[in-house]
Amino acid sequence: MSRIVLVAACALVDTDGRILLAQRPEGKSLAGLWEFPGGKVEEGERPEETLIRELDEELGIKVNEACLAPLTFASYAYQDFHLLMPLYVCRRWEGNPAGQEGQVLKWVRPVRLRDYPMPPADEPLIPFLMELVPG
Ligand SMILES: Nc1nc2c([nH]c(=O)n2[C@H]2C[C@H](O)[C@@H](COP(=O)(O)OP(=O)(O)OP(=O)(O)O)O2)c(=O)[nH]1
Ligand SMILES: [Mg+2]
Repeated sequence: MSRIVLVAACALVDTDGRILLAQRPEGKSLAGLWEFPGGKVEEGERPEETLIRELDEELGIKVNEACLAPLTFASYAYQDFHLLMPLYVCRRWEGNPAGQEGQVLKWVRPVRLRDYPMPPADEPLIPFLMELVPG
């Protein structure tokens, strides 16, 4: 039985109904794959606090906790750990998302999400995003 790793992730949705994907940088696990911004929940953090911190660190945007709405979650057995990843939705933030760690960013319509290779844990999340943002 592998350990459970809790990761908080967020689908940022813009006014055109596009979702922000970030490409995982070289050198990290799952490098080159497209993911939802976020990261590991640290000791003593609530997932919402993690997201507010990670969205600032990774994208340079400020998010209010009241603007984070839960959508669904991923539960996936990787080789060395079991990923449990709540996915939040956020439609309001301050600032312009820009990769602070050199990540390439892309705004993608939900119907196009399958064109971007994602970690295997993320694939079951796509239908929920398509339902959230039709068209
Ligand atoms: N952020 C994010 N992580 C994901 C997604 N899908 C997925 O399998 N993961 C995995 C990859 C990693 O094993 C883990 C989160 O790692 P991370 O590298 O983002 O963690 P972090 O931001 O705290 O970065 P680090 O300090 O550990 O380098 O969750 C996703 O859509 N978004
Ligand atoms: Mg991260």
